[in-house]
Amino acid sequence: MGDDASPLLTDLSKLCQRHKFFVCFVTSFHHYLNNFIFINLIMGDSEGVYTYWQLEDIADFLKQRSNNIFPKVAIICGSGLSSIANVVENPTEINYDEIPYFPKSTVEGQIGSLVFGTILEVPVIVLKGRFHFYEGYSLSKVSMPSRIFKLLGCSFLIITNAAGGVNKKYRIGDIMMIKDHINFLGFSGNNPLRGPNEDRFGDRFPPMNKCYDKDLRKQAVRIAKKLGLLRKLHQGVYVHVAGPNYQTVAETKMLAICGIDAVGMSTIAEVIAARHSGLIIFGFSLICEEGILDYSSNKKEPDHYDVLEAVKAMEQPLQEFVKLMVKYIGTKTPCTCGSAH
Ligand SMILES: O=P(O)(O)O[C@H]1O[C@H](CO)[C@@H](O)[C@H]1O
Ligand code: HPA
Repeated sequence: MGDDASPLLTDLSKLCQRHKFFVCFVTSFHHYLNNFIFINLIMGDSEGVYTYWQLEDIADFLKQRSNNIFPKVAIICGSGLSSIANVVENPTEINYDEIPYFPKSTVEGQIGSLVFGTILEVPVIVLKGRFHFYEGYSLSKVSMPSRIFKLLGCSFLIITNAAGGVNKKYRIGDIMMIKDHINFLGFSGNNPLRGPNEDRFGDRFPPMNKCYDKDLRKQAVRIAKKLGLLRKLHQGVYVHVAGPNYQTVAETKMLAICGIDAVGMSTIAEVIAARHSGLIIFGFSLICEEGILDYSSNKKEPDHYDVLEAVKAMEQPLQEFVKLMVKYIGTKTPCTCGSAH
């Protein structure tokens, strides 16, 4: 500092040099405090809303760790469905707890890691475990992976879940392609897009009438035929209930009256954020229980371990099914998709 600096500044400078560690600590703490106040009070983190720069940080971290895989297709594995990732070639696996700002997977059957690699030469990212509203996460957190997929350059999303059957015709082990959904949480004001719109992802009022791509569903029928799965394949409407409890008999009856075919506690928030970002979606539910629609039913009560067992029994055919779907998607460009119902 020059001679003309004020005595006060000179003293301060000396003090700083003498107490470098203390200064570092105060600066870091100040930085932390600023971020904390910024995120919590201004960006509303009391509701768990991610800022755009946090999402960019996550995406940048993943780009550095992706082993030069630039994924075209993202896959979200539902409960027990993580074995889908076994078909990924040259996998690079990253645990969620290594990734900045990533929540933890707390549910049995959700591994809590993601994999970069290829499936039949198509570059993919596969999430072995998702985040649920009932775990206490905001819908911004639940749907965060969809925005990360967009930032990583993905154009397609294959989203999967374990679900309860509502449609009386559905049996355990059936596959329901999601044709449409009913966002029950949205009716009560819970929507992943609630809050200031992030224009860098999409419009304030995104349409949702073409959520699940028609062409991909048509191709799935062809693939199911080839794999001998046609008898098990359905197309239907999925509903997201908050959970974590399974439905009462009256609730299942009401869902049936509403035209719902399968019920789960996930998927829709991720789909809404993905559509907001322009991703093209193929979704399916693996039916893990048959809906209990009358009080005298002697069907077994729903249980998460039975859910995981039902999924396990279908592990191998589902891997083949997803593999061939990815192969088909590999031949497509986003503009040849996005078709109507
Ligand atoms: O939807 P995924 O994550 O597949 O899991 C389903 O299975 C769990 C209940 O058994 C719930 O988490 C429900 O949503
Ligand atoms: O019956 C169910 N209800 C809600 N979520 C589920 N996930 C698997 N089965 C169910």
